[in-house]
Amino acid sequence: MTALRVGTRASLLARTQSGQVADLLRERLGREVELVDVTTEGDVNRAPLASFGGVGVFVGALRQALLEGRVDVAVHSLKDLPTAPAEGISLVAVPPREDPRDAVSARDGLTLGELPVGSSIGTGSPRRAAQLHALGLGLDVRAIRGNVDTRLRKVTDGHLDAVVLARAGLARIGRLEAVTESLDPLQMLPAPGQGALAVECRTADPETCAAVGAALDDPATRAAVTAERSLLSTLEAGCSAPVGALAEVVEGEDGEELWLRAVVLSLDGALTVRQSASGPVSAAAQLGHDLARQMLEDGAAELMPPPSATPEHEP
Ligand SMILES: NCc1[nH]cc(CCC(=O)O)c1CC(=O)O
Repeated sequence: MTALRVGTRASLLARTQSGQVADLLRERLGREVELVDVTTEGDVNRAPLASFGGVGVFVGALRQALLEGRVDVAVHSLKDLPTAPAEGISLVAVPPREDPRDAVSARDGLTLGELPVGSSIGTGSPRRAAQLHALGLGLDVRAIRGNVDTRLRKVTDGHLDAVVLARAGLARIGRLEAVTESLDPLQMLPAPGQGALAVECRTADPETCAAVGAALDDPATRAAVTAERSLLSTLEAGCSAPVGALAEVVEGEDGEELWLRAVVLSLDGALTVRQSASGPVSAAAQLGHDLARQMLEDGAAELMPPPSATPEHEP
């Protein structure tokens, strides 16, 4: 049998994620597996993402390589995947999730609450910026982008007092030592899908779809991210609007159930709609959809910018 080709972007985070998936596939399928580089426009072009297609550019090139048969498996950060399904592509596995929380890396080991009023804090994500404003700490929230290393360096070189990043990204590239606080979801709900990976294959290659799915899929993580993404798609927020959501499988009175928490915020964090719901693990999509409908009734629709005004976004 020929080697299974796993496509990866060139960034350290992407390579690490794809490498871990490749290792698992080698071990569990007993097949030869090779990593194939696929460069995306998002890696090369440093202009604001929104000016050339948003986060979708990271995903598009890998999917293109999959459809053209240059690779057999594509690995993405799940939170970067658009909610709309892609023609000819199957989401075959959602592996066990990393810690989904957002993390602060601040000077002198400080936590958010210890940062003096007026401290500068960097993030490229409207969701993080809005939730930081909503905490009312008087922080000076600055827009930044760039890879994880570049963002951490803004603190170590003294340009910023702190940055907020996904803890999962730092864990995967071995930089957890930079974290000075992991944010409680009560203060900062992560992006839908944060901390989870998405493994895609060609729908026209059902053998690979089935084998990779059986080797890597984690049903609890899949249920959680299904609820979060169903909520997001019903909120019609795409990836770019300030929506935070976190679902977890918990032990309820009648066995396992899915617990979903969500927030929609105005960009300045002044107005928030916050809600939670729980339901059967088997009805994850319905849970997300219903909670979103309720949040829209509670006024979430009025908080969201029209699609044309969607802000630049680095999730
Ligand atoms: N778009 C950037 C991105 N996509 C996935 C991660 C981190 C890993 C994850 O959330 O799964 C990051 C970096 C960050 O948000 O700090």
